[in-house]
Amino acid sequence: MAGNLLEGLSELKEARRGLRKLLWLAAGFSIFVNLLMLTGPLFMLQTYDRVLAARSEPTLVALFSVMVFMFLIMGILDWARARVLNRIGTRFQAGLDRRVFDALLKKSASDHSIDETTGAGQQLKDLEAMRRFYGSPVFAALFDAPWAPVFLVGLGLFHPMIGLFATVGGGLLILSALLNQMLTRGAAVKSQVSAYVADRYSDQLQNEAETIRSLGMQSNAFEKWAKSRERALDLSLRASDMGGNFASLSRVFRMFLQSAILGLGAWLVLRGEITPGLMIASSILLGRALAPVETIVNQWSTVQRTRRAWDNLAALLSEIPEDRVAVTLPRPRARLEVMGLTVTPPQGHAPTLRQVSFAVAPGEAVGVIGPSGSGKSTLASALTGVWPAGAGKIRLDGAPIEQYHPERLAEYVGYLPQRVTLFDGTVAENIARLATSFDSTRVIEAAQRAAAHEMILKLPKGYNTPVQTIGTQLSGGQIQRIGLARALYGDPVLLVLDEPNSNLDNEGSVALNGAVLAMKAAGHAVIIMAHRPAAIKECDKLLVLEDGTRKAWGPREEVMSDMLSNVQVIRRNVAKTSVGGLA
Ligand SMILES: Nc1ncnc2c1ncn2[C@@H]1O[C@H](COP(=O)(O)OP(=O)(O)OP(=O)(O)O)[C@@H](O)[C@H]1O
Repeated sequence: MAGNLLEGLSELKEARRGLRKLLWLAAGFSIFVNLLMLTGPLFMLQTYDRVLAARSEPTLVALFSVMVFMFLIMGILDWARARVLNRIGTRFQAGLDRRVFDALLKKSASDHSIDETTGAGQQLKDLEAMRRFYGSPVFAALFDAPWAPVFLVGLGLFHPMIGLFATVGGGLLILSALLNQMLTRGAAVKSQVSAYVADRYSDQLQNEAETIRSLGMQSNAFEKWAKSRERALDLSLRASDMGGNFASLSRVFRMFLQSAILGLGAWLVLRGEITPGLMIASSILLGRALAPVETIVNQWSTVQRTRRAWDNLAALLSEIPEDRVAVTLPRPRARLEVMGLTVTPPQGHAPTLRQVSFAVAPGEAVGVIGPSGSGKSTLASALTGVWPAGAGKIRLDGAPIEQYHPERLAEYVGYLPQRVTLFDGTVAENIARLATSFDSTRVIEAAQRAAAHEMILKLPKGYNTPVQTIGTQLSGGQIQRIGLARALYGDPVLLVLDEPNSNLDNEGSVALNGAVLAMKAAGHAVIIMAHRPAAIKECDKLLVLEDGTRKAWGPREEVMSDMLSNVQVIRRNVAKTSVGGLA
C-alpha cells in the first residue's frame, strides 16, 4: 500500500481499536456457538450407535432433551452474537461519521470527481458499506472460519482417510474463493464506479429540473443518463454473473463433498473400520466445517466492496488530515493583511492569483475589480480559507488564517458567494447557517441588516417557510438577500461579498450599501468583488486585478482617476494613430 495512505490507515485502525471489546465479545460468543455446532453430529452419532444398536427409548428421550437444550442455547448465543456484530458496525460508522463528513466536504470544495479506478469520492457510502459488512453473515463467517481446522482435526480422529478427504475438499473450496477474488475484482470496481457516476448524474438532473425542462433538454438528458446507467447495469451484471458462477460452483461442490464423504464413510463401515454413526456424523461435521468458507465465497462481493471502502477511506483521511487547532484564538479585530498571495485552484495547474498584496483596516471597505477570470473569486476563496495559499500569507488581526479553526473562521469572515445556494430547511435555519438551535433575534437582526426582513415576512410561513416549498418561487435578488443575511449572521468582523449585486435591483443595491456602511460604522471591514460600479460606492479603497496580478491598489478616487486618465491616454493614442493613419 502506498506510503501516503499510512496516516489514514492509522486513523481507521484507531477507530477499529475502539471496537476491540465488542470484537472480543463476538469472538467469545463464537467459541460457544461453534462448540455447540457439534450438537448435531454428536446427536447423530449417539442415535445411530447407541439408541438404534441398543433399541433404547429412554436413551433416545434423554439424548433428545439434551439436543433440544443445546440448540436452544446455541440459538440464543447466535442471536446475541448477531446483535454484537451489528453494534460493531454502527459504532464504527458513528465514530467516523463526523471526520469523514468534514474531510469529504473539505475535499469537495475543490474537487467533485470520482476516481475511475477505485470509486473514491463517495466515502460516506464507503463508511456505510463498512457498517453493513460488520453486520453481515460474511463477517460472522470470519469468526467461524478459524474453527474449520478444529472440525477437520475432529474428522481426522474419526478416521485418517475421512480427515484427509475433508482437508483436500476444503482446500479446493478455499482455492476457488481465491480464484474468485482474482477474477472478479476488476469487474466489481468498474460496476460500482459506473453506478456512482450514473447516480450522481441523475441527482444533478433532478436538481436542475427546471433548466432541463425550460431548455427542452429532457430527451437528451435521459439518453445521456440511460447510457451511463446501461453501462453500470451491464458491468454489474457481468460482475454478479462471475461471482454467481463461483457461488454455485462452491455450493454444488460442498453438497457433493457431503455426499462423497458419506460414500467414503459407508465404504469404511463395510470394511468395519468405523461405525455407521461416525459415517453420518462425518457428513454433518464436514458441512459445518465448510459452511463459513461457502458463505465467504458466496458473499465475496461484500468482502471486495469492504476492502475498497477501507482503502478509499484511508486515502481520504490521509489526503485531508484532521483540523487540529491547538489554541483557540480570541475574536479578531477587522485587520486584514494579504502579503504576496499566490493561489492555485486545487484542480488547476497554474496560479490564478500571483503575488497579490493589500491590507484592510477596521472600518474600511475595499472593492476588488477586474475583468472576468482576473482572479476575484479566487481571492474570495482564499480569504475564506477554502483554497489554501500556495505562497504568501493572509493574516487576520495578525494571525495567519489557517491558525483559526475553520468553523470559527467562518464565524468571523462572513461570505456571500457569487452563486447563492439555499439548503433544505427553513429560511431561518438557512440564515443561521443550518444550526438546529439558534437565537431568533440574531437571525432577524441579520435579515434586517441585509434588508431581507420585510421580504421574508411576506413568505407563506415567514421565517419558518421551508426553502423546499419556495425555492423556485424566490427571485435571484431575494435569494441573494437571504444569502447576504446568512453572511451577516453571527456578526462577522470581515465580510467578503463576491458580486453581491449581480441580481439586485436598485432597492437591493441601496440595502446592500446600507449593510456595508453599517459594517464600517461598527469598525468591521468589507471586501467586495464587483463588476458593477454601484457595488463599490461605499468602498474606500480599490484593488484592481488583471490576469491574477495586482494592477492597481490605493484609495478609490485615486485608482479611479488613474484608470480614467489611462483610458484617456489610450483614447488619445488611438485617435492620433487613426489621424496619422489617415494623413
Ligand atoms: N476550480 C477551479 N479550478 C481550476 N481553475 C479555476 C477554478 N476556478 C477558477 N479557475 C480559473 O481561475 C481563473 C480566475 O477565475 P476567478 O473565478 O477567480 O475569476 P473572476 O475574476 O472571479 O471571474 P468572474 O468575474 O467571471 O467571476 C480563471 O481562469 C478560471 O478559469
